[in-house]
Order: sequence, then C-alpha cells, then structure tokens
Amino acid sequence: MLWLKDVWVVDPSQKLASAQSVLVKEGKILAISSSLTDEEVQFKVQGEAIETIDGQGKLLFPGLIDVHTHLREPGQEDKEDILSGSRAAVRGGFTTILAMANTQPVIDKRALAEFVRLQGERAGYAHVLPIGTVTKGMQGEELVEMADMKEGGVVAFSDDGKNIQNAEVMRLALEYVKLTGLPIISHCEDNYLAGDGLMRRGRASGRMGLKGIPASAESVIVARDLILTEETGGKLHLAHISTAESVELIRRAKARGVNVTAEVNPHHLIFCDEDIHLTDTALKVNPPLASQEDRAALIEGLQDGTIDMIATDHAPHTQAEKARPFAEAPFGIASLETALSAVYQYLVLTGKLSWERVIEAWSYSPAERFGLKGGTLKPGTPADMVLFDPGYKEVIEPSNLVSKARNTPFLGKTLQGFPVMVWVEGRLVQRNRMLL
Ligand SMILES: NC(=O)N[C@@H](CC(=O)O)C(=O)O
Ligand SMILES: [Zn+2]
Ligand SMILES: [Zn+2]
Repeated sequence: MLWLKDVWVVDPSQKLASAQSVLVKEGKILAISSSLTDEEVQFKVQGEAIETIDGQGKLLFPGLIDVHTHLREPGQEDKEDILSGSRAAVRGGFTTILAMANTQPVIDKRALAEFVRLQGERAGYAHVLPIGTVTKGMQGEELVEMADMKEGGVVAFSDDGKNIQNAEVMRLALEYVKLTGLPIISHCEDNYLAGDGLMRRGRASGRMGLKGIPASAESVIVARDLILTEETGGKLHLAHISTAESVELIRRAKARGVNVTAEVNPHHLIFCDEDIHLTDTALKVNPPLASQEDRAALIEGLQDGTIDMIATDHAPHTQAEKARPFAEAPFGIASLETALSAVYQYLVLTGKLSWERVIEAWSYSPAERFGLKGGTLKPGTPADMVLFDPGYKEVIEPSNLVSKARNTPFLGKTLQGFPVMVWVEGRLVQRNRMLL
C-alpha cells in the first residue's frame, strides 16, 4: 500500500490540477481525494503496512505514453535495444512506449511483433508495444497481414522512416485497416521534393549553403493522406508534423470530420532551422527543423487541439555515425531522457503551454487514440505514475544517460525539472533518477 500525500495532481482525464492524496494498492489506484484523513486511510487499508510519501512541492501525473520511439531491436543494437530504450523511457517519465517498425528486419510479421512485445516484458521497465509495418519489407508495395499482426500485439501500422509513395497502396492500407480498428501512422515526405536535402529549405539553408527540403515535401503528402482518409473512412495518425501549412490542412480536415490525429515532436516545438550549425549533427533530423513561424504555428496547433499529441520520435544513432560530416550523418535525435524536461523548461515555464495540456497530449490523448491502458489516474486503473520534481537539476552527460545513444542537442547542458519517482503498475522502477 502506498500513500502519496499532498501532491499536486495533474490528470486531465479527471479534469484535476490540484493538491490531492493518492492511495495505491495491488498495482492499482485505490483512491484519489483532496481530503483524505489519517483515519480514512487506516480504514481503507485495514491494518496493511503503508508506505507514505510526502509529495509537497512535486507533481504527480499519469505515466506518459510515447507513440513514436525507435528502439532499434532487432538488428541495430549498437544504436539502442529494447532493454536500454525502455530503461531510458522510465527515466524520462514514460510508462508506455510504442516501438517503431523500421528495425532490421522490419516488423512485418506476427512473430516479429511478438518478439518485440516479449523483449519489452522481459526488460520489465516501460510497457513496450509494437508497431507493425504497413507494407511487406517496408517496400511500399504489398500490404502486411494486418489482422494477424494485430493478434500478435501491434497497436498501429507504420512504414515510418519512409513515406508510402504509391497513393493507391496508401488508399488500400486505409481501407483494409478498418477491419482492425487500428490507425495507420503516416511519415509524410514526398521523396522527389525532399530529394537529398539536408535541412529545411529557407533563409538558414541558403546562408549555410546546404541543400534544402521544402515545406511542401511534408504538406503535399499530408494533403494526400487526409483526402484518402476521408474517401475511405480509414483511421490516420500523422507522425512528426513540422510545418504551419500541415497544421492548417489538419485543422480544416478535422472541421470536416476526417478521422485523423497528429503528433508533434519536442524538438520541433523548441528549435528551428536557425539553431543548426554545420559542426553539430545533433539537430539533423527528419522532418527537418522548420522556421520560427512554423514553430509558432505548431505551438498554437497543439494548444487548440489541432495537434493531438506530443511524441518524442526518439531516434538513437551511434556516436560514430553522428560524428560524420553533416551531409553524411543520419537523421535523428535521441530524446527519451530529456524530452519532458525540455518541454517543461522551454514551454511550460515560459508560459507557452500549460501543464494540463502537456500531460493530456502525452498521456490521455495517446491512450484514447491507440486504445491503450493508462493515461489516467482514475481509481481502479493501473498505477502507471510519475512524480515530477520541478526543481531537480541534472547535467545531461554520458555518465548519467541510460540510453545507448548520445545524439541529443542537450549534451553537456543542464536541464531542470525531472521525474524523481516512476511506477509501472504500482511497481517503483525509478527513484531519485536511479533505475530500480
Ligand atoms: N526522425 C528521424 O530523423 N529518423 C528516424 C526515422 C523517422 O522518424 O522518420 C530514424 O529511424 O532514425
Ligand atoms: Zn518518420
Ligand atoms: Zn520516427
């Protein structure tokens, strides 16, 4: 039995943002109340031993659910594996992560999905839920056995890392996915418009003399996928939205009732193309960091609900790969361990986003859209919870990162505000930044 006293609870699923006491029993939330007395607690526990935690000055919220992480297992375990990635997740405040399918081999069969799920269970940190590919071999041609893969535990389908260029294949995928009730997650990028660009096309790319990727490379595919979703009645989730034009397209589609949700990554909310330097490949990411105007539109879209979720797109790479010249280094930012702190520091503390909206977009909305447990602290639900200390400071350095990856723009910097206790189904898995 666990009793968290006087803690500031942020739980948008219950419209809570206030001081509460929380009781946890046998892995589940037993009670949550602003006026629990010692006597009432004694009565509820009936003689059981109680561990009391003073929550004053800290926040408690549902464990975050990240719908976009690359864990690289099977096949690229030098970048990350399911154990290291799920440990990084709970250090960062995530109790459920969705594992992208662009591994080696790609997750295009039921047995492979089952492997990912089992490895997650064996690791025993965050819940790891597999995403299956949309097409066999991620070749963009032939659809996978969607129903069979759902039996194997996949919670969505995505060829993320690559766009499905053939519109007829995308249309068929949106048609067939209806039989499963699961969403297709689209990585929107027109290969011809993107070409071999290295950063977003604009003033900054011009100044640096780097080949640019125009905003249209994303938005033409966003428009295509919205049209196909409307036509088929399929279920679409748009990954890593990065431009103002995409936000506007989604806003208009939602007004028409199209079955679409969208996510934004913390790096697109915090950085822009002006922050990129040739000597630092940490900010080389796909889709590329956009303009300041785009960033403002993304924040506005997240505030007004056009963008439903925040997701990390944790994309670990080795130091050797990221040490290559800018043109040759792979795209991607590793972010599970820093994302929440960065969002807190750059967006919540500056008044750009409320805590309530951040927690809703990173726990409740993902749970609702992907049909997952969690995202709430309602009595009777599994106690996936985060205790967050807004004053806790940490230097982001290799010695304290548990992810195998170092490709973060925060390396060597100090961030403030971290999860100091994390529970998965009532089991404490992280305490004072140390994994248990
Ligand atoms: N975001 C990235 O820059 N890279 C991702 C692929 C992806 O999310 O499209 C990766 O797998 O490394
Ligand atoms: Zn992608
Ligand atoms: Zn991705």
